[in-house]
Amino acid sequence: MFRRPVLQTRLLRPTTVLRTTRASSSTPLIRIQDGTFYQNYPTPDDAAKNKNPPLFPDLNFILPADKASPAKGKKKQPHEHWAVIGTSGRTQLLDILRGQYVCLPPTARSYPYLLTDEIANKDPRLRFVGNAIQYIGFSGEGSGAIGGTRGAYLSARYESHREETDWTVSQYLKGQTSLNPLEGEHQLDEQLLDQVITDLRLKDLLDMPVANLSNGQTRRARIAKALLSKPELLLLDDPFMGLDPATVRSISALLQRLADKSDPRLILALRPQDPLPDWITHLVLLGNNNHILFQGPRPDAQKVFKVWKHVISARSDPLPADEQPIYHAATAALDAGHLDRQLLWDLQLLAKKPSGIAMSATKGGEPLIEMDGVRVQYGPKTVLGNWTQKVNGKPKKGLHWTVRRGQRWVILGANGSGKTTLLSLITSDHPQSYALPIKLFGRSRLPEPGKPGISIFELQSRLGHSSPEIHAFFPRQLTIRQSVESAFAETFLQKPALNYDRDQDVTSILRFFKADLDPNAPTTTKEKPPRVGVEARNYFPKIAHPKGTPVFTPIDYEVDYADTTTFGQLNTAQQRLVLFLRAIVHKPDIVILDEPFSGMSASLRDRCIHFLEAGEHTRSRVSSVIRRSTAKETWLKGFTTEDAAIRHHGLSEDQALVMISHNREEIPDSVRYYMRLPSETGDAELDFRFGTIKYESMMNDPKVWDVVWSPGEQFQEHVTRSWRRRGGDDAAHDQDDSTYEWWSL
Ligand SMILES: Nc1ncnc2c1ncn2[C@@H]1O[C@H](COP(=O)(O)OP(=O)(O)OP(=O)(O)O)[C@@H](O)[C@H]1O
Repeated sequence: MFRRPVLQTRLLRPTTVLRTTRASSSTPLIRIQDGTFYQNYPTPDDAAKNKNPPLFPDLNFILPADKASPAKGKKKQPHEHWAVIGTSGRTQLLDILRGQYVCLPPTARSYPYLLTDEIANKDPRLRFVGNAIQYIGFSGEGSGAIGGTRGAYLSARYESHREETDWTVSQYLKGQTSLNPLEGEHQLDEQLLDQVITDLRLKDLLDMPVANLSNGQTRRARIAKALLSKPELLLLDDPFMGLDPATVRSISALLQRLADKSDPRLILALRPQDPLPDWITHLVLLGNNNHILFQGPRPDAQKVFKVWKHVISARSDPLPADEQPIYHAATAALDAGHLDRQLLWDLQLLAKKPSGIAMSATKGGEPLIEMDGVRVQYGPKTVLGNWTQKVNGKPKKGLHWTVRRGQRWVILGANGSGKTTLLSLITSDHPQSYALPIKLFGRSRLPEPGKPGISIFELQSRLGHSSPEIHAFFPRQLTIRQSVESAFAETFLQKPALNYDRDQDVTSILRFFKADLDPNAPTTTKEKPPRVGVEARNYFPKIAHPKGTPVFTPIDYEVDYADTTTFGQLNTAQQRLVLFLRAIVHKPDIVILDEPFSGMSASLRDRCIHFLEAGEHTRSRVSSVIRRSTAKETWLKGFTTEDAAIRHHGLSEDQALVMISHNREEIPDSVRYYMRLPSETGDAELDFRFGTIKYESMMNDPKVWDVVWSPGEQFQEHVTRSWRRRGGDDAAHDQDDSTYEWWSL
């Protein structure tokens, strides 16, 4: 919109024509000229049925091939490294770049460089777009995403038993993942294989079945596999999602090396709030409803951001002449709804003045989770609890830990440090959880003399759980409502045990998040609800109403979208939202959230954090988000519920929260306890630590975040050993204080 790339005026060549040409420095790898894209071939009644909308109408995009030597006397153009940034539509744009979706006119999209002699001589397979352009997406994964056969049920990942088809990482990388491989199917470049294994730190994992990899390890393996297929262009969708800070740094550095060599060329898709790697030179910025707000060089984007800030602040000082067109385009985009405050918030362009926080760690009530020397081993390998802790002043092996009602914990640690394994012991997805010294709600999993064990069904009703593993296994055919209601069922697909209150709890949640989940929200949220006509009013009871005539609106009026949209039709961020809601709707004693907000835009993430802390209350001081934003951020408010009708008030003092996150922004300020698992961060080794977060600090503060990820002496300098508080009125808390070696951050 603000700047379109200069277009080639030469005649376009359809991709199907297999005649080769000589490459010149101006031969683009991808050329899209005034193309409009559709999910299905458009029909005349699409518009009437509100189906199959055009995606990115009149799109223009050129990716230079760049590698060919420049024509004589011409200077070599610097490489272009693109990032596609947007709240939604990122994946669709990448799909369009790799030849998916119906393109009209069909000749508008072409790949001229793939038809050159250069490619024919290099590897004729690359003339097919599907081989030359590789896509790696990281949504809805788990290790299942990497193609190796994975167990048919959630806990299979934690078993040591191996099937014949449990391919190892090494087999996966070499492409030996079929029982009867065709001979000569793969010509492996051994040198490249070695290089990739070193770059992605996969050496120690080569013999491990892919199904056992942690999320971060899976990510590394998939990037490695894509590099081994030597594509011309690699599209990486959300490449940093779910990676620990050190791995983000190392993968970003690796990507920069690849980008510098242009081997392969790279295009990243990122969320607006993600840090933009330094080496990105060009941006495509996506607005609402599949509109491109900007595409071009990074410095130009900075200028556009500056003008957007000006527009939103409603300042009256005049802009320089060259910024006037950007100003007018921005106001037009705001009017059309392609740009809004929510996107500006996501891009972190709105000024935020967080009001300070002062919150002490809730002492907590009765213990809900107790671990007393937990170690998880697979053969000789210990994946959790391979340390010594001081308990009551004495060194003890394994994990010793108590979580009480009312406490909020975050578990931190590098990829593969055992965080998910730890949570799987609480949820009993891990087979070893029966044998280990673990108590939930004061009882063991197996019966003890005089005390019954806890059945899996009791456990499920008292736990709420959302994780990438559940995401990978969750049935796509359930409607949104059925998905949230499955919190009241024993398995995903069983009939939930509902009653009036539970039904209303689900309805309230669906109403609060309607704008985020209803595909037609932009129109339906503006419609007036149907009213009961005057002639029919006699059939209704006369109810005294403080403001005159009562309004009869069908109870489920706002939420019928949830009965017609399935989980599978939602995008990744919305799916994560549904799983998050499923984990809290039944107000369980323990809420377990494993990377619950990954893939979400900043505004959706903040809305979830607000809901977790303050429920439907829109002005609560309890909410970290209200403190971090201003009253103008209306999307936080959602559907305003009258105080008397509010059903969700946020986590209560009776509930405990245990969460995992790799992003400091995703950790609510109300989280006042942390655990750091021993981790290797590339250049340093971090040891086991846990404790409270001090009265005036919070994990979201970059300084505190740096400390928690710093090794030995550096860590020690900034933390204080928490000691027993004499004269305190809470014996239980004082007891934990002296039982464990806690370090306040
Ligand atoms: N059956 C198994 N045999 C051997 N090692 C295993 C097995 N299952 C898991 N592991 C290893 O246990 C470690 C812990 O995995 P876990 O998924 O708990 O890590 P994580 O901290 O959650 O990582 P991420 O942040 O990447 O999700 C990993 O190094 C993983 O490779």
